Amino acid sequence: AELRAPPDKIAIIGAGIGGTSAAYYLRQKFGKDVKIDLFEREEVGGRLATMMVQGQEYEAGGSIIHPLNLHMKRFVKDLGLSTVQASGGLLGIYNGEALVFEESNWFIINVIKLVWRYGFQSLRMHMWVEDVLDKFMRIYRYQSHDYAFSSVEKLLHALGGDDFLGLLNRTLLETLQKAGFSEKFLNEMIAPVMRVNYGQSTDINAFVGAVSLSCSDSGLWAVEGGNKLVCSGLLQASKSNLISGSVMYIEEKTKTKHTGNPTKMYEVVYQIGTETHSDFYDIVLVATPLNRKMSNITFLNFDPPIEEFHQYYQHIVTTLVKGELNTSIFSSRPIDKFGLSTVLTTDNSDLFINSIGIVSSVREKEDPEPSTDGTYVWKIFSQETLTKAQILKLFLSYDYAVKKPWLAYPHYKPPEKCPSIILHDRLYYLNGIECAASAMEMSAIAAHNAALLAYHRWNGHTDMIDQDGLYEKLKTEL
Ligand SMILES: Cc1cc2nc3c(=O)[nH]c(=O)nc-3n(C[C@H](O)[C@H](O)[C@H](O)COP(=O)(O)OP(=O)(O)OC[C@H]3O[C@@H](n4cnc5c(N)ncnc54)[C@H](O)[C@@H]3O)c2cc1C
Ligand SMILES: CC(C)=CCC/C(C)=C/CC/C(C)=C/CSC[C@H](N)C(=O)O
Repeated sequence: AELRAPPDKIAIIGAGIGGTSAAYYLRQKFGKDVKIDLFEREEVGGRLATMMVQGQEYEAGGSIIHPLNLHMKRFVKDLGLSTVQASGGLLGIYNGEALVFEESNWFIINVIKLVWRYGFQSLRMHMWVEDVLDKFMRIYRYQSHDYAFSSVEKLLHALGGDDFLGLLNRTLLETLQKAGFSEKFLNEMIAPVMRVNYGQSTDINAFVGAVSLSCSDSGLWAVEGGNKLVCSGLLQASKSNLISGSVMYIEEKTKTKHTGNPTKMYEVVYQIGTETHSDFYDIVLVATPLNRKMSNITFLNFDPPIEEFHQYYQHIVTTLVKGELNTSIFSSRPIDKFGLSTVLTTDNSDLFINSIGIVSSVREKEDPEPSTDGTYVWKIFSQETLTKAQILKLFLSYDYAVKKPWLAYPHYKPPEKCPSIILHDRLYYLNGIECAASAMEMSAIAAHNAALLAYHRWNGHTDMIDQDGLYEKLKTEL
């Protein structure tokens, strides 16, 4: 197909994994001559951030990556980064009174314990998640053939039809209850996984529920040195220009270009310190959640006006504590026989934590060495900031506690209506995909999709957008 001259300038707002991978894919599609400006008001990496504690760095936000997250895998390979194993150690589940489940070192014992307590529900749950993941994996084939989607709903529909899209409209609880899972299994095995991963209950949508449950698979990994290295690597590889400023307004204006032609462009107004600047762009990608609290970007004078987004993001606090765990809260076993390195919790309003687990620093290749003094670095997720009294309840003694509050991921409340990807002619929004599920890979998928969509719409390739029957069409192609 014929190509129009590439755009002169593209702006991306937000240098998290979404914005930096968008820069990478836009460079691939539009070529070397396009100027790409990437705006970031805080740190490159966004929600992939680390916390420094006594000279060691720990993941504070997005930590674990699934072995089938192929974009993340590809970035790490292309950027020459190394990986570390992200899970290990034994897990227990606490209901506020006792441990209702405790993993053992022996695989066979775990199988027997699970079958004894829940029958074959664990296996059936894995099969359900695998079925969702199988369909989800189709996105990589579509994107490798350059196909793009104009809405999150159309993207999901192309992966698995009405049933797949339906996962957005039902709660995980309803879906698994209908599939015959017991109350006991849902409360003791499923709810704790939703609490640790999304700080929410089984009332989240069934798609994000499946994504969350996929974290129980083996082979989870992270980037050695910190997941945010992927963002700085992509920024560099894309040869984009980082502008450390906060975008305040975007407005469509007519501008006379160097060719002498009046052209519709987007003016991006941003602040660096107390100074206000502005620049004009042919295409703009917004790669940050659009709401007042998180990005505070105003769209001026658009006709029709750009809808206001009010998606509520879940408040979560990450606390890192180096100390000796008060294991007697969870178990009557002597401290040296406790053996668990992660405790998840059931939905119980008396509990002030969602989870607690030993963490390795971003440079440790293996699980932490057994401690000689009984102290480890523990990561705690809680709904609210922990008080000193609460920390003292959890630990016999501690050296330090550091906290980071987040507006972490959407508060899921199915049925979900995802925000538009195309906000205006050449103005695109990536983070609407989080309404289906928030994860690093989801932002990378949204970034690839938006780069392809921007490219095809720029060149008038409508046949590459929202194609029906892609699965059948591409089944036989390599
Ligand atoms: C505690 C926690 C744990 C998580 N764990 C995992 C996990 O284990 N695995 C996983 O896959 N995912 C995990 N996630 C989710 C994952 O981190 C996010 O889905 C992903 O990082 C989102 O990336 P993003 O680039 O879309 O958005 P962000 O990372 O939020 O990037 C947006 C960027 O835009 C910038 N910005 C905002 N407004 C403006 C403005 N006006 N001007 C300029 N810049 C602006 C922000 O500063 C930010 O850097 C976790 C998230 C949290 C918070
Ligand atoms: C997108 C697909 C198919 C899979 C992604 C699975 C995945 C890694 C989801 C992560 C979900 C998430 C928001 C986890 C947060 S907590 C993670 C961890 N337990 C921690 O200790 O930080």
